[in-house]
Amino acid sequence: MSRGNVARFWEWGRKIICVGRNYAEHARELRNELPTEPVLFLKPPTAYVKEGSPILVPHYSSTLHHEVELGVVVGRAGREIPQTSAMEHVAGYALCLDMTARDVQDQCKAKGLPWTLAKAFDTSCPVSDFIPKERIPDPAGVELWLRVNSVTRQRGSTAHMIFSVPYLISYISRVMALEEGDLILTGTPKGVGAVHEHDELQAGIEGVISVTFRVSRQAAIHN
Ligand SMILES: O=C([O-])CC(=O)C(=O)O
Ligand SMILES: [Mg+2]
Repeated sequence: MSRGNVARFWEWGRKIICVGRNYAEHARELRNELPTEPVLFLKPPTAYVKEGSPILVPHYSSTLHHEVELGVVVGRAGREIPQTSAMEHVAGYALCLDMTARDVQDQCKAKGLPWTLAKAFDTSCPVSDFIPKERIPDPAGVELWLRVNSVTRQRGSTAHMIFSVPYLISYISRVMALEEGDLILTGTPKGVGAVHEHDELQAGIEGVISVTFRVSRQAAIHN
């Protein structure tokens, strides 16, 4: 069955693979050690949210953090992909937010538990429209930014990633098969912080794309 054009990757129901601690200054601001190999976690495709729909603070969190990230959209499936041909598997990019229930993540870390509740809830992965590969000739040469209520919170160059996009594609594809329509979130630069109900969040890749999202609170669940 055809899933249509990969430019609507968020409708495909594929994996969202996230890389953590890929910028030294962000690892430091959360008092984490610098990784010697990529830190990976997953979000389900139900985490996707597009402009026009709100980002929801999960009912079990009081500290929802923004993390602006470059997303890489996989255009060709592969396993054990060498770094030298990794870019042939990229269809394009997207500006992504890795929304994180930081209070819940801190509890998970303290208990040695997985980050699923902190990272994988509905609306935890706001994404821009698809950006064709040609519009970003070098994924290590773009500037990411994020503003909350018009105040700049994050600004950082992808030149400061610890592990490059080709390295990440190669590394991940040795753990799990990459499929067309998968999305890789490549980690956030420094400046993460809290957002609250009614906040307006704007984020972009300088000169390429920008998105605007509003924050709402998920209704309490009583049953
Ligand atoms: O929650 C974290 O700090 C890890 C992460 O996603 C990132 O560095 O982008
Ligand atoms: Mg992140």
